[in-house]
Order: sequence, then C-alpha cells, then structure tokens
Amino acid sequence: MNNWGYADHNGPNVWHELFPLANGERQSPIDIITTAAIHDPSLPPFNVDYDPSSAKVIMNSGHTFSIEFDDGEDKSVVRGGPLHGSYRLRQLHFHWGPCDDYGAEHKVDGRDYPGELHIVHWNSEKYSSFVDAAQKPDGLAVLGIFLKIGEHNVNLEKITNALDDINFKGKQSSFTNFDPSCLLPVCKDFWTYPGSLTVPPLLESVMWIVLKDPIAVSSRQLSRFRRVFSTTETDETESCYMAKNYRPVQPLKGRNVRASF
Ligand SMILES: NS(=O)(=O)c1cccc(NC(=O)NCCNCc2ccc(Br)cc2O)c1
Ligand SMILES: [Zn+2]
Repeated sequence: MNNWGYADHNGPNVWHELFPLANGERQSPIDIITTAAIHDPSLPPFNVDYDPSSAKVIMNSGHTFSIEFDDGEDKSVVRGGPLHGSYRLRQLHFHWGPCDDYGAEHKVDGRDYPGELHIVHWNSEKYSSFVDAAQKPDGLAVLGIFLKIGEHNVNLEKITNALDDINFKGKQSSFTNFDPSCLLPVCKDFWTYPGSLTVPPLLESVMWIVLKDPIAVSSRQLSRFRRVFSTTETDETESCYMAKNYRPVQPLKGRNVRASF
C-alpha cells in the first residue's frame, strides 16, 4: 500500500499494515492535556531566523501542498526551545478537514481546530541530510501552528493564490521570497514533546513544538485548501479533492508534554 492516503481503504487505520511504526511508542499527533503538561522553567524561547530567499517551490504531493526551501546551507534555521543546536528549514505544509469544525492533527484538551500548519526542520549540526536526520531520534523539529476561523489572513494569500498552479498531484511551481515567520502567532508560548512524522513512514524522529495560540484564517481561505486535487491531471479514475489529510490522535504511551509557559 505505497499509495497510502486518507480514505477508508488506505487511511490512518490501515497504515500499520505497511508502516509498523504506526503502533510505535512515540507516535504523533497527540491530544495535549493542558493540566498534565509540565511547566519547564528551564525551557528557553525558540528562535526562528528565516531568509525569504530560501523559499524555492510550492508543490502538490497528493497528500498535502508544501513550500520547499533550499536546505543546502544554514540560511533558515530554528534554535532554542527544547532543541540542542540549530535545525535547518526544509518545508512547510498544512493539514485540514472536510469542514470548518475539525481538521487539525493535534488537539488541546480534546478540542479540535479546523487546520494545522507544520514547519519542518532537520538537525544539520549532527546529520548530513533531511532523509538521514529523519531516521534519528533527534533528527527533526516541527513547529505546529493551529489555524482557527477568523479574519482573512493576508500572509496566507500568497500561498492560496499559488494553488491554481499546483491544483493536481505532482504539480510544482516556483515560489520564492517568502518568510514563514509571517505565519507565526505573536505569542510564542508552546508545548513540546518527542513524537513522529504524522505521515508514512511515521518515523519517530520529531521534536514537536506546538504553539499555544492559533493564527486566524478565513473560512474562504480554508475552503480553497479543500479544492486542491489529490489526483493527477490525467488520472484515469475520477478526480478526487484533498478533502481531509489529518491523522487522528495517537496514544501518549507515558510521554511527558512540557509547557514553556
Ligand atoms: N506531518 S509532519 O509530521 O509535520 C512531517 C514531518 C516531516 C516530513 C513530512 N512530510 C514529507 O516529508 N513529505 C515528503 C516526503 N514523503 C514522506 C517521507 C518523509 C520522510 C522520509 Br525519510 C521519506 C518520506 O517518503 C511531514
Ligand atoms: Zn504535517
């Protein structure tokens, strides 16, 4: 089943058939129970230092759409928080649902958000590439930012305007001069815990930094995400919209979630 997806026949409930890590000890996403989170006063703030010229392309993988960054040198990095050393920016992508009531991957006290932004970085101090780092327990760092329905988000416009160029699976288009820090909330309070990729191969190599505050996007902007196709332009089967691409929450299995606030 290398054509994994989010439908009943190839979705999260059957990923374990080809990706045994699906039932692993440090899987993501999780439901963050705020009263169980441990305030860690020794946690420093995290710091992002992004160069807008690192942005290269926007692409449709069939599972989400992503902005890919030049990760050939330490031009855009995240440091601090729970991290030791600097982690290099690789890509950002989104997860959403079929309606505005749910679609994020992490939950907070059982609460659903309608979407979630993931900004993916890898440990370039210790490892030689993203794929190498993705196999290591301290290889990746992902910033998770919740989306809530509210005001039109001007910073998201550049991304949603580019979706027409990548409407089908496999399409990519030039996308540069973009600094992802414009998509971060003002307050940088976060929860952090050791977890995994939320997509196959579900590798257990992610230090998660989930921001407490959501960013607002308009219902119209989020509905544009759902009109991206998960199929190619020439797919013999009928075209299929990317209506949802979130993984349900996974067992905590004894892990501690720390709070920076
Ligand atoms: N949702 S997430 O936890 O933030 C998260 C964290 C890191 C990466 C991704 N997605 C991708 O890298 N997608 C493009 C490559 N396809 C998946 C893939 C990944 C790693 C390796 Br090695 C091989 C491989 O085929 C998502
Ligand atoms: Zn993701």
